[in-house]
Parts: sequence; C-alpha cells; structure tokens
Amino acid sequence: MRILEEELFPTTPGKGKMERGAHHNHHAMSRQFNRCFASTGTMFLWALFLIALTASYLSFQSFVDTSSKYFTASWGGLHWERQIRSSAQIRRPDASAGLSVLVTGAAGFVGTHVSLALKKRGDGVVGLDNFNSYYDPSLKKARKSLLASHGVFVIEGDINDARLLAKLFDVVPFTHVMHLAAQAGVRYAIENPASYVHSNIAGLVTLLEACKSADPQPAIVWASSSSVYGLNDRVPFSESDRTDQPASLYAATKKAGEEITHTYNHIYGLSITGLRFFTVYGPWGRPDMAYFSFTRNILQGKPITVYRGKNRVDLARDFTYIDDIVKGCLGSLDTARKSTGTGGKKRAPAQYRIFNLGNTSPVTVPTLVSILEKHLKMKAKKNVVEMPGNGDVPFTHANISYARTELGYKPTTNLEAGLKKFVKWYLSYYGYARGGKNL
Ligand SMILES: O=C(O)[C@H]1O[C@H](OP(=O)(O)OP(=O)(O)OC[C@H]2O[C@@H](n3ccc(=O)[nH]c3=O)[C@H](O)[C@@H]2O)[C@H](O)[C@@H](O)[C@@H]1O
Repeated sequence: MRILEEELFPTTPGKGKMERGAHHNHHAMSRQFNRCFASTGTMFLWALFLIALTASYLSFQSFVDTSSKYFTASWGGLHWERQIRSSAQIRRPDASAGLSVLVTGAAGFVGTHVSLALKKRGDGVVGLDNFNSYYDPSLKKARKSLLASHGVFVIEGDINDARLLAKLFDVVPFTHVMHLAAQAGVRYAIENPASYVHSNIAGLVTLLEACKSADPQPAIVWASSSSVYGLNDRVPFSESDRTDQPASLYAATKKAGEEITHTYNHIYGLSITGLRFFTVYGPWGRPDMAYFSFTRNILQGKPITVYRGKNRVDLARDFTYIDDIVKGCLGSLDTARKSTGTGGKKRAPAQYRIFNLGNTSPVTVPTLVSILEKHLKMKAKKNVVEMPGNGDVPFTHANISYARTELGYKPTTNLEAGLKKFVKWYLSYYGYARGGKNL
C-alpha cells in the first residue's frame, strides 16, 4: 500500500527515486542477514524480527514524511487569511475592471513573471506553489521574495490539496485562475513518470473540481505545451493540426489536460483557455532547460551536450521570450469570458479556446549555443551526440495567427536580444565568478 502510494505520488519528483534506493538497500541487508545466520534457526528468527522492526520503522518514517510534505498544514488562521485578502485586493482606479487571479505555480518561471505583470497593473494576485525540488528550490524561494516585495503573497501548498483550494475560494471570490503549476520538462518523464501524473493529471482535476464548485466560478487560463504537436510535421504548427502523436509522457499529460479541461467546460460551464507555450526562456528561467544549463556549463568551463537529429540534421526550437509570453497570458485573461455554471450545473455553453504562443521563427540548437558564446564571450566545449529517443521532437514552429487575431499577441523579442537579457540576469543573480554558485 505504502509503496504504491509513493510510486504514484512522490512528494517531490526526486524523492520517489531515493526511497526506491533505500528499499533496495533494505533488501540487500536482509540477504546478508540471511546468509550469516541461516545455520541456526533461532538466529534466523531473530534476524526476521529485526528486519520487521526496521521495515515498520521505515514505513512509519515515510508516512510521517509524506503526509507532512504533501499538504503542509502551514496554512489557515486569521493572519494567513488577511495576507491572502490583501494580496488579492484590486488596486485599479476602476476596481470593477480589475481581475482577482489565483496563480498556481507562482514561484515558477512563467508564474513569477505573470504574477508581477498582473500586480503591476493593479490586479489582485494570490500565488500557490509546492516548491518541489525538481530544480533548485532556492531559486523558487528567491522568486517568492521578489513577489513578496511587490505585494504578491505565495502560499506553499499543492494543487492536489482539495481542502486548501476550497478554503482559498472561500476567502477570495477569484475572477480568474492562471494555472501554471505543472511537472515540466520533456526528458525527465523517463526518470519520474509518476510526478507528471501527480501534477499534470491528478492536480489538474483537483483544481478543476475546486473551480467548478466555486461560486462564482472563475475563468481558467492554463499552460499546455508545444510538445502536444509531437511528431506532427506540418509546418508551422496550427491549433487545428493533429495532436494525437505525443513523443513523451510529458506531452501526453499536457494533451490529456486539454481533453480534461474540455470535459469540465462541457459539463460544468467552466471558461477555459489553453496556451501552448513554445520553449519559453528568459531571466528567472528554469535551470533544467538547455539555454540555462548551457550558460552555466560554459561559464564553469564544463562541456555541454548538443543533441542532433537523424541524418545529422540540427534540432530547432521556436524559442519564445518570457515578456512575449506574459503578454499572451494577460491577453488571454482579459479576453476570457465568464464561466457559466453555478452549483455544479452549466447554465449556458462556455468559452473553450486553445492558442499557440510561440515566436514563429525557429532557431537551431547550435545557433542558440553560438549566441550564448557571443554574449558570454566564452567558447563552449561541445559534445555533439545523436538525439536519444527519450521524448524530444526534432523541431517546433508556431503559427500564431489565431492568437494575434483574438489576443493581439505579437512577439517582439528575437533569440539574440532575449538571450542578452537572460545572460545579464544570470550574471547578476549568480555572480560574475564563472557562474558563481553551483546549482
Ligand atoms: O515548448 C514546450 O512546450 C516545452 O519547451 C521546453 O522543452 P524543450 O523545447 O525540449 O526545451 P529544452 O529542454 O530547453 O531543449 C531545447 C533544445 O535543446 C536540446 N538539448 C537539450 C538539452 C541538452 O543537454 N542538449 C540539447 O541539445 C533539446 O533536444 C531541444 O532541441 C520545456 O522544457 C518544456 O517544459 C516545454 O513544455
């Protein structure tokens, strides 16, 4: 029971692995015990007793660990509610025109930028983030501090915590939910598939249940992914192209999210806007992404691995700068129509939209590297290897005409200019001494 639960719901993505390791050790230990004492029956029984004792201790430990880390009981109380109300307060001249937004994944890369942009124009923002350790949580804490200094409060909690969500909607009648909490990363799904199910499927459903029951129901804008196009080779990718050939579990969970949100739209009248982001990059970005880890390795004099496609074809991505993405997110929130349900019943058909948010000009990975070399004034040590079959797609290229018409979305930052801003941030954040701290 315990093991199954851990397998399905690792508290943080890395944790499942560690505990599996401990389990193997435990088996190895018991094998050794058996070998030593098999000669005498009494000793054997003692060994069994000791093993049982160890096992029950371990399971108790992990039970305590799991329950406390999942749903940290660090929320609730009058002070907490006051912080939330103040963070959610609309400070626009015409308050009735303002939004009050719950941003999930607020300590994440896109979440931080969107929260700041909303707050700066006077909207109310409350953040939610589980601060898991998929990548360095201290970067997430730093983003949280940045948000706090702008009056955005980020709650430490998981979107799977239905009680917390219900409480939040009780305290604030959110007009919108910007749902950005997810297990990101394409290749990591091979290592920790359960984490994708936990956040991108189970977490999404828990969140939608809370939104469906909230009164008033919020409109939902959420992050899908360019990876849903999978092996599609019609260029550029349009929203109407097929998305039933995902190349990674990550892509499959995002595609599932599009279908799941559709059912909540259909049954309960939730207003839904799904955004297919194309390889978003920029200051305060994600350390697991190529542009970020390449920068770190180049500065530290370490080699980088550059993947190449079949027949020595370079991989390419429609890299999109964060500020452009933020404009697309705000445009989506501003044009989202109200949800139409109450008390779990739909009153009328509700809006359901899906948009590509890309840059429309793909750049190859070797070009990405040479732009970084130029900005960093250092040469990369490149290992070029054939793309392993672990979820990558050869290229992405967005058609953004639908977002342009409906949202006024118009990206203005090319990769060269965007990476310049990223490198500037990176050096100021981590220090000039060859990338500063290790990540
Ligand atoms: O567009 C998206 O939807 C996705 O964009 C990125 O995924 P990806 O495009 O794979 O971004 P990176 O992991 O930064 O990789 C960019 C390119 O660099 C390549 N790469 C990556 C890592 C590496 O060590 N070497 C290398 O050549 C990859 O094959 C890929 O072609 C994000 O990581 C996903 O979370 C997001 O959903």
